[in-house]
Amino acid sequence: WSWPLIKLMPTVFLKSHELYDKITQILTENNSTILLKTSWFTKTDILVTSDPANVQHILNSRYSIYQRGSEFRKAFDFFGDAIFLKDVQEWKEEKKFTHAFYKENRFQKSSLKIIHQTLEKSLIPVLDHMSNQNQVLDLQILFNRYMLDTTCLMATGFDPGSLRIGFPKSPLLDAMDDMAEVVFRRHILPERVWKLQRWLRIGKEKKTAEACNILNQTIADYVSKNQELNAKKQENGDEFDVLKFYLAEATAKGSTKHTETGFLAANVMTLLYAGRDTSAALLTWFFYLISRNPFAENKILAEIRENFPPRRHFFPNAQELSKLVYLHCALCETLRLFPTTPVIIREPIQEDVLPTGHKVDQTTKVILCSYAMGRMPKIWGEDCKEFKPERWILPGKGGIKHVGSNSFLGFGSGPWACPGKELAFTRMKAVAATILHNFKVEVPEGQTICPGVSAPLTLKHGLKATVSSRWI
Ligand code: HEM
Repeated sequence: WSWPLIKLMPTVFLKSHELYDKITQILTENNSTILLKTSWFTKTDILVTSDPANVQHILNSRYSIYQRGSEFRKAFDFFGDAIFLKDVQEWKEEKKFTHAFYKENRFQKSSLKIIHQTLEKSLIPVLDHMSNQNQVLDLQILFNRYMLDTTCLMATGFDPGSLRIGFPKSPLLDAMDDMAEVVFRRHILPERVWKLQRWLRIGKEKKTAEACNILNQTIADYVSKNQELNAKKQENGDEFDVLKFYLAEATAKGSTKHTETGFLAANVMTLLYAGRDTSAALLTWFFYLISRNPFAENKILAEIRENFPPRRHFFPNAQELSKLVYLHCALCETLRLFPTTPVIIREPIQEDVLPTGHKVDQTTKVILCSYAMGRMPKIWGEDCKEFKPERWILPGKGGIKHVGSNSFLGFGSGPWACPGKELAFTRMKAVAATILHNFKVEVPEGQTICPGVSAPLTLKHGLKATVSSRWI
């Protein structure tokens, strides 16, 4: 395919909401892989694929020659020393330190505690208020605020307090939103264009500098408060958060690098970025899909009723959550249809030939399209566009069917895959089950529903809904 820049840009900007569907259609018609020869201006060819064999090759067998790459690093340059920007060797070494907390029992316990506290203190009061006032709310805004507060608490021990009645102005929240949009634009605009915008301080690039300052200041403030508390060994000694974990590990290992504010801030910012929008957007798509599929919604409600007490109940524990199999499947199905990371981008550092026979080299940008992959009839069958949580249930046994990550890319695949997957499911299930058990959620017809221009696959116009308490 020869696709000059001049044709590519209008497609991206004017029809951004159709972009992923268009790519899916093209990939379906072209045996799952296309190579776009772009113009002299970008000097980059683009290979787009949704072929499981290519995914296995790129993200697993030969992952060390397919790196996130220099363009990715530049797009995320405000993340400084963050682990996900490192090249493979350094990433492998850093990962042992940076990702160790995910497997800690203390992290899982404290995450569940934070989920409960924030449900009780912020999410439920906001929904009660909306229910009493008969007000329409935007579920995407609600979840964005909830996920920001819980992720920040897990990472730093501090609550930015963005989810409160009246949705107060939150500089941290605005900064995160601006940044997500800039990251997306930097991925689709040629580097020269966005760098020129940054130099001229125009467009969205102008906002980045401000957003960056706010983020860095807020996080540096949390880091220093956390360090102070740690130094004083105050009574909250049994509390766990990621900053505390890093500081304790660094002291035990005698590593000064890992106590530096730059390192700590970069990794907190990574958690806020990776842990907030992805989960908030997925929950919003989930509520949209169940509102259009009452059969699935009723099955989810029946399952919740079977496992929760017949009264107001905000504290689903780990055991209760593990019994919500159909809900888990419905979330997987949402992620299949609306993967909040719709593409995964890699740059080969040497020449290579893919299983589909396509040749790539250092001038090729490789795009693994999770969105298209979730809608490929040859992977999911002819009903691939339908929302059917049942497809995730093991026939006969009733458990959750395992689908290999080379066919279902929602959380990535191979060594770079998402380390927050378990936490993501726990939090999304707790929030979805608590809301559905306590409130009737109605999503009015007639809203324009389409993906927005942002790095995670959000809903461009949000999702308006009304809630009414089930237990009056
Ligand atoms: C629905 C929720 C989520 C989805 C769909 C999701 C998806 C993904 C995907 C696809 C990747 C791999 C990107 C690549 O290969 O380039 C990734 C990486 C990552 N995710 Fe998640 N994620 C979610 C939630 C979370 C949460 C809750 C956290 C932590 C609080 C988290 C932390 C990370 C980190 C740190 C990475 C980078 C890992 C590395 O490169 O070392 N994610 N995520």
